[in-house]
Amino acid sequence: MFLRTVQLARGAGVKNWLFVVKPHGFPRVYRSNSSYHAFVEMDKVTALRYEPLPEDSPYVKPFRMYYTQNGVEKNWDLLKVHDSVAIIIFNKTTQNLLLVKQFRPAVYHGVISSAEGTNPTTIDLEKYPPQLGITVELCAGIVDKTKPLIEIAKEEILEEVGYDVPVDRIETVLTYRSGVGATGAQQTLYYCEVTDADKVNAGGGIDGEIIDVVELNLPDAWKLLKQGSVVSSPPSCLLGILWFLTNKAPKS
Ligand SMILES: O=c1ccn([C@@H]2O[C@H](COP(=O)(O)OP(=O)(O)O[C@H]3O[C@H](CO)[C@@H](O)[C@H](O)[C@H]3O)[C@@H](O)[C@H]2O)c(=O)[nH]1
Repeated sequence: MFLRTVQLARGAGVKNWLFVVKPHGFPRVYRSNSSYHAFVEMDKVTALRYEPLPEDSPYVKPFRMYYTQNGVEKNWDLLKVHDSVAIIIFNKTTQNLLLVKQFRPAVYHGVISSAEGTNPTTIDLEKYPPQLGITVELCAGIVDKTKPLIEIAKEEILEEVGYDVPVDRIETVLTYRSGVGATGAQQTLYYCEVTDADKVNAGGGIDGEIIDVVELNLPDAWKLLKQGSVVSSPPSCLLGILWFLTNKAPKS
């Protein structure tokens, strides 16, 4: 079940590094063209604790909505979060989908709270290793600036995956509301084909983000749909892969 990283350098001075990660039943090859990236360990998570949400959180605003429906007074507890974009990326050179892997605090918390109840006072990192919070998902980003959504999608492709593509190569796929119980946030899904010639940096995120680029071949993409929960992929990722396999994947 746990992710293990083995680094396989392809010789000094060679730009590409290959490293193999083997979560249970889901071996994968990751590529990065930066040695920095190959040595960052996203599961080195320590000093973990919970505190109440500060009122000035730039990411999450909780509140209660009161309303009357069909004559009955009701209320609903809500979280305002940013809308987002997500991009299905297919590398035509390698014929692989490009996904991203990262530590997700909310997923880690979900795993612990399912087992121990909400917000236990101490968190046993031996019993619950941080690898449990690592996901494989689409390249994605929050809409926290006033820019066309497609421009934000372009920026995320560059920052997280390292490919520089013009917006006219990014196709709008679907818009939907995720988190209908608590957030009602909108996500816009895009599709983009890249080639190795579009690669300009290693990706990996900005501002301290630790993100690995994952190349997923098409047989493994089918497998991921069947075993999604094994690697904690969110519904947007599973939907994106399904859309790709249905609408775009090479027929052979
Ligand atoms: O409480 C928080 C929340 C966010 N951040 C920062 O904000 C960044 C946001 O990253 P970005 O890449 O813009 O968005 P994602 O975290 O990838 O999340 C997007 O992609 C997910 C997968 O599709 C969706 O579930 C989310 O709703 C959507 O916002 C994070 O990396 C952090 O640097 C924090 O520091 N603290």
